[in-house]
Amino acid sequence: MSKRHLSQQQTQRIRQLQEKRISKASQAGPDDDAHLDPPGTGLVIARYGSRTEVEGLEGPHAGEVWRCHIRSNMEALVTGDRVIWQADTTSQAGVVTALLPRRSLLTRPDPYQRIKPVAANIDRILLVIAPLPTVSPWLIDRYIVACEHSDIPVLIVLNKSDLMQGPEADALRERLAEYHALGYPHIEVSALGDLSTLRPEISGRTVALVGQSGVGKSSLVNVLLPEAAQRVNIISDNSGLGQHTTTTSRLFHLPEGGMLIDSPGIREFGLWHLDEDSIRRGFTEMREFYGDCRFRNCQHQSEPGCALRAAAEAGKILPRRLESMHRLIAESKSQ
Ligand SMILES: Nc1nc2c(ncn2[C@@H]2O[C@H](COP(=O)(O)OP(=O)(O)OP(=O)(O)O)[C@@H](O)[C@H]2O)c(=O)[nH]1
Ligand SMILES: [Zn+2]
Repeated sequence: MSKRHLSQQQTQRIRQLQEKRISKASQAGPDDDAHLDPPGTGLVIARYGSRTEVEGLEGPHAGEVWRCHIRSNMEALVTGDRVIWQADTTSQAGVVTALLPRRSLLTRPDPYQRIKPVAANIDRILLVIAPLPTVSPWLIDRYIVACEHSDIPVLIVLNKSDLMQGPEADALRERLAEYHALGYPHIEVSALGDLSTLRPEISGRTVALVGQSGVGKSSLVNVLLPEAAQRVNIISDNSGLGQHTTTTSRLFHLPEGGMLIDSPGIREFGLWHLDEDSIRRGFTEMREFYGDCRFRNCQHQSEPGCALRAAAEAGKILPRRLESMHRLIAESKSQ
């Protein structure tokens, strides 16, 4: 046999092998992974640097949590993402191969003003407030603007209802009625008592709790999520990282249904930086007046012909919401 003939045979053999691999890969997913189980959908329940914890949503691994690698060409994953993944039963690690479309995305600017994704597919933000510590209306507005910016509906959860007595409680209820009229509903609960009004608001949804320190977020989580539900059984814990080593956000299943995405960072999300334009758009009841000011660049302060001030004087918008907007814009410029 000539050398040339041999090499032709080899070439043919190699091509056959390649074709076999390609057809196998198109059936079973990515190549060179003979021990990978077939692809299925999964839910990202936590992120640690380049590693991800994925819970299987179907097939033989449904309900199991696997540490996974992410294919290098993929965009950043965050808690709450739905993905396509495969379990590698040999190495006891999985691999994420695709990101499914997101319903919502919570983002925050990093110190260089680059937008960083934080959590995905949150359906509702629970803004926790309480009679104590007292909450200023402009702080509520700030959280609401952040919710509008993320395009995620907000439910105001007034915790510590057992402390709702006296004239201050009446004033707070009046405030909440104003928000109700603006399209921001609220419920009253007590983490020390009964959460029966809260549970149905979470059931069937993915929620995140936000609000200032001391209003009772941890207390609410501890009632909603008994200790057993806070533990995660990771199938493939070969990373040496342990289970609760990080401040990254984590997704929990509530025993009554529904999911909670929680992290110290997300709890403070109303304090993240927002630009002037997002703040204006976040006061949704004012949108219809913005185009009507005499001056295109009206700052809605003391300019003649300001449609917003006219609307406030006519009782069409709340003067204190307009003040709040000015305050948030001034603050965002000084940051
Ligand atoms: N009276 C009353 N006290 C409550 C209630 N819920 C929480 N508290 C108390 O409020 C205090 C603060 O509660 P936390 O759950 O730590 O508040 P948090 O919002 O998690 O605070 P940070 O961890 O600082 O963000 C604790 O002393 C709780 O016992 C409630 O419904 N009624
Ligand atoms: Zn104006």
